[in-house]
Amino acid sequence: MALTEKELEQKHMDDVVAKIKQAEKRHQSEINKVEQDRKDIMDDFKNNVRIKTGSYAGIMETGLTVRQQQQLLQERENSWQHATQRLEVLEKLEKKPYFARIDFTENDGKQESIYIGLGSFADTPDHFMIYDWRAPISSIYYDGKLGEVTYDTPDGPQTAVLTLKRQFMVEDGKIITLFDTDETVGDQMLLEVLDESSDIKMKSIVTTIQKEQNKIIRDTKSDLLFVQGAAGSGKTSAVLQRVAYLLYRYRGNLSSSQVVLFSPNQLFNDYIDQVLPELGEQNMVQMTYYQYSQRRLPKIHVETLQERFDEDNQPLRRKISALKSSLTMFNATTNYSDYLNTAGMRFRDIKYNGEIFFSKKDIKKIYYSFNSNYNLRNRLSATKEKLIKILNSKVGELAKQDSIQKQIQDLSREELNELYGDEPRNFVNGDQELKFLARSYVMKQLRPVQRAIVRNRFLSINKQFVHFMRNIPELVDLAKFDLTLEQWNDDVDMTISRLKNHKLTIADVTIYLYLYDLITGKRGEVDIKHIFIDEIQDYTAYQLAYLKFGFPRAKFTMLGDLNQAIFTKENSHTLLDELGTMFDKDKTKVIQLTQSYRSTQQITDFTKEVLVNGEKVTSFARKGPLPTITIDSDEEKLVNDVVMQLHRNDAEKMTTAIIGKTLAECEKLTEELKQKGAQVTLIKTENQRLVPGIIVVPAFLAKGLEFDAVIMWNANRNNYHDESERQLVYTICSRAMYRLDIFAVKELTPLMDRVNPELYEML
Ligand SMILES: Nc1ncnc2c1ncn2[C@@H]1O[C@H](COP(=O)(O)OP(=O)(O)OP(=O)(O)O)[C@@H](O)[C@H]1O
Repeated sequence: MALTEKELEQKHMDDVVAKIKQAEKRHQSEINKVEQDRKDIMDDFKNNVRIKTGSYAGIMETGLTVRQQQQLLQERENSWQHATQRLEVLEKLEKKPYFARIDFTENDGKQESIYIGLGSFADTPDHFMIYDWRAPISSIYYDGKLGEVTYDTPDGPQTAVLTLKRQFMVEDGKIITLFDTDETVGDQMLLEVLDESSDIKMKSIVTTIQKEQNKIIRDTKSDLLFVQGAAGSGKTSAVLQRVAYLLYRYRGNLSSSQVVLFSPNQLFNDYIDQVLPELGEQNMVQMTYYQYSQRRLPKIHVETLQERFDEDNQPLRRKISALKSSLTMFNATTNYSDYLNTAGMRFRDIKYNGEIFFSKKDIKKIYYSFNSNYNLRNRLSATKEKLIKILNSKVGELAKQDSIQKQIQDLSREELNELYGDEPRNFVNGDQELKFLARSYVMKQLRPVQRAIVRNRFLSINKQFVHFMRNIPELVDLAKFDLTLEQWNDDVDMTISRLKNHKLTIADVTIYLYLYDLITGKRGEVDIKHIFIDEIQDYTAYQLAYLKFGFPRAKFTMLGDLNQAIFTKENSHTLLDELGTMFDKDKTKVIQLTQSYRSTQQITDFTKEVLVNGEKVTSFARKGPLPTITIDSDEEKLVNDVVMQLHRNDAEKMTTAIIGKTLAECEKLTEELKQKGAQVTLIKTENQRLVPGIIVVPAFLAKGLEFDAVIMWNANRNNYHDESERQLVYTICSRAMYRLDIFAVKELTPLMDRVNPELYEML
């Protein structure tokens, strides 16, 4: 009897798996061999090399042998790493060799059939049994319907005629199902994947990347790739795939340490950190903007997410923030630094033993003695050079003093040895030796002065920052930001008192850092080639301009949802315009993702009605229960209802997050729930880890995360009444994949007034 299509495919898969197993064996024996080699080199070294330090030649000889041995070990280490990485990929392929097959005819009429998997595999050097999903040809699978298709290769675009697209669901080397499809990655496969319940770790989407997402993943031309995507449209997923793609495409020229992802919080970092390893790649550098700025200023406390969230709710603070966050402010900082080239620098005395060694007046004189075509960087280094020169001549003078010579004669042998340092002790005569010792002695005494010069301690960045802030009314038209001079000055006073306590707000800290970089002539991190910024709507134009300055050679990928601007709110819509002025238009690409994959149709339809004039969102045809709204007259009753809902979710084995507005509210609720016997974990700070089970989390920490079921805690008028909170409500509701239950005491938030009552169930 003829074999079915599935049986034929299984036979092929068995064949591939057998070959993979053989390759694994080869790699394993190579690893064993390298490990043995390594051991032999170490043993050989222990047995045969004697450390000779008696003579100069002996030291040299020992040094050379050690170096040789290190080189040998390094070579082994490299091949060990290479073989182990490859083995890891093979082990993954053995379980799931591929997930798709495409048949196509190329221009020359040649018929081809290829299989696509997580990594490539060839049984002989030019016979690929599996193609990596990132190979140029694999693009067809994600992009095209049957018929004529085009794909990019390093040699330019190629065309082909696609005749078959087949998908496999595979478990442990066995094909569970297979479907042939004409869709761009068939809905059926996508539905199956989306129906899986959520996890505390994000998964890769390699088998079901959608056409629009594929554009994001494979873009190599843009300097700025801006992705506006609805909640749950796969921005984060696509971008992680993109990192894997770039690492593959530029293998050898791009390493994971040259890729930096700025993410909204630490919790989110934790959530996504398995995706790249799952794809066989190393994680890129991940940090939050807060960590980035805090790392530069360890002695200053930068305001936390919670503090920022609370503060931004006051109207005047919001206006001040709008100014401080603008490109206008960024340009004002740059202009101010130009002005510093001619006047206005603030300096500090360099002191020694409590006395002024270099006065700020003298330093200033030196600083401005260089001609006008010096920039701040040259001016500073020339000043330092000059100060060191003066210091050296002072050392010379002091060394001649009798008192110093006397002090030297009183030194112990050890102290003298220290003064000789590594210098060979072949002095022409005793006089010269004494001169040498005296110089070393004075130099050692004055080392703090030298250090102060080298470390720019004579700059006064705090005073400079305040000076700049005080001068803002001359540099910027305050009226454009609806601010009076008095309001601005009050804010500067507050900044000063914060600084006295070693504190800065997140808006101030970027200005502070930029100013510091301009003054010290810092060039930025030129090694970094790609910067990814997730949740871009929470960044300010100032911060983005600063990141561009800080990573001058990097290409930027920015992802966000202007509907979810929690911190920057209405300003987020001007962000795109401002970005337009920062990047070359020809090298900017904007991609919009409108399809939401995370949530059921019922949840997406409900949440998008919360928005007014929002960005476009379309729901994905996955069915689930209607969102519910429960309103109780008092909090006690409401907590009881939540507990009941938790039981129901638990019975359906769903992960649940209870999302409240503020941390204080979440703390209170956690206590109440625990008293009623519910087992919940409160997520208080971004540095905590996600845990399985029910969590209670304040909204500003829930960014980017998703859960099977979301309980929105106390969505009442009191908590959410301001228009500016609309986006926050949207973010909370859009975390839900399958169930959304909203609870409120007394009166529901008016922000939900416009939602069509047919889209939810009132309990
Ligand atoms: N092509 C895809 N195939 C399978 N699942 C997908 C695909 N795209 C997105 N998803 C799923 O949809 C969910 C949302 O994706 P993701 O978190 O990347 O969206 P997002 O746009 O970053 O969302 P948000 O802005 O709301 O944080 C995830 O569970 C992800 O696995």
